[in-house]
Amino acid sequence: MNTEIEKLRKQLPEWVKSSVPHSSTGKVASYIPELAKASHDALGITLLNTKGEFASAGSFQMCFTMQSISKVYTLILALMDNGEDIVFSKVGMEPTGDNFNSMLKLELVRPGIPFNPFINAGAIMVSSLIHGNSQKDKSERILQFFKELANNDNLKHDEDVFHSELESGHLNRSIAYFLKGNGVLDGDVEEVLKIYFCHCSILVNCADLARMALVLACDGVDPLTGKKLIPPRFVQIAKTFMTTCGMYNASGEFAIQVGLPAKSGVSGGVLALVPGRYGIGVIGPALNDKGNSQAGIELLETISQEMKWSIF
Ligand SMILES: NC(=O)CC[C@H](N)C(=O)O
Repeated sequence: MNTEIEKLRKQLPEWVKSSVPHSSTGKVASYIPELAKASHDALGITLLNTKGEFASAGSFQMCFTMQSISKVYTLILALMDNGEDIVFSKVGMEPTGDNFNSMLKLELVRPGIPFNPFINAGAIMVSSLIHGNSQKDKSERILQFFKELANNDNLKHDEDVFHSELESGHLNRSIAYFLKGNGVLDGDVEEVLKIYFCHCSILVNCADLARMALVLACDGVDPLTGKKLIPPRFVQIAKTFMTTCGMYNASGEFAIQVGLPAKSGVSGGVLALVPGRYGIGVIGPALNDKGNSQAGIELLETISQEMKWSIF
């Protein structure tokens, strides 16, 4: 009898092939100029199970920056550094229904704390909560944490993407100054922005994302090393946000069509997990109008429906 991983290995190339054409209606992000260089039609995926068995297909070896996917793990690090009470006095728990870089709701509600940690305003706030002696120290702590989660000592920042966003990130800069002006964000705004841009620029491939997702799928333990990397309560919080806000204002549709906790980024990466079973990393740089990978979402829909993986 074929095991599930054998079935996945057999079917994946076909599923990738049928999802690739969906890229044609998407657009590679260009508001961070360096990201515009990504290959429009690329699509790759890696799935990793708790025994350490991989199934990969397409452009799975491609490297890309984590962008918003990093927000899942900076939230966890901020929770580990500060505890729940402090973090959730600075950022809310509710989806917005707005674009990821929208400022709209910051002015509509008092005291103007960001609605959740996965919109840019919330993630910038979370960056300000990371402990460390200097911006460099804080960014280094984040990178070190990500290396442990990915079990990959070679993770590094993409300096070109970092500098590209540092120069072009006017909207994020305005969000951060708005939060500071409202007395919500503490600390030096430019330093906080550097921490934020820095973790967005961490380079990964699909296998790195799959390993990082597997730790969440296993409640904070890396099943392949037995290391306890995250307290289970913080994994629970992160997975809940992934389900309610992970795909921004397309999270409801994604929950219906795919039904797995997931987080996307503007580089076209998507991290997803099947609780207790799989970590998944996807890359497909062409984005839909909500900022999620067009072909990547299509591929996850196919896999989840074929494998009957929806958690709902
Ligand atoms: N959706 C995203 O991936 C956004 C992250 C990106 N660095 C930004 O702030 O705009």
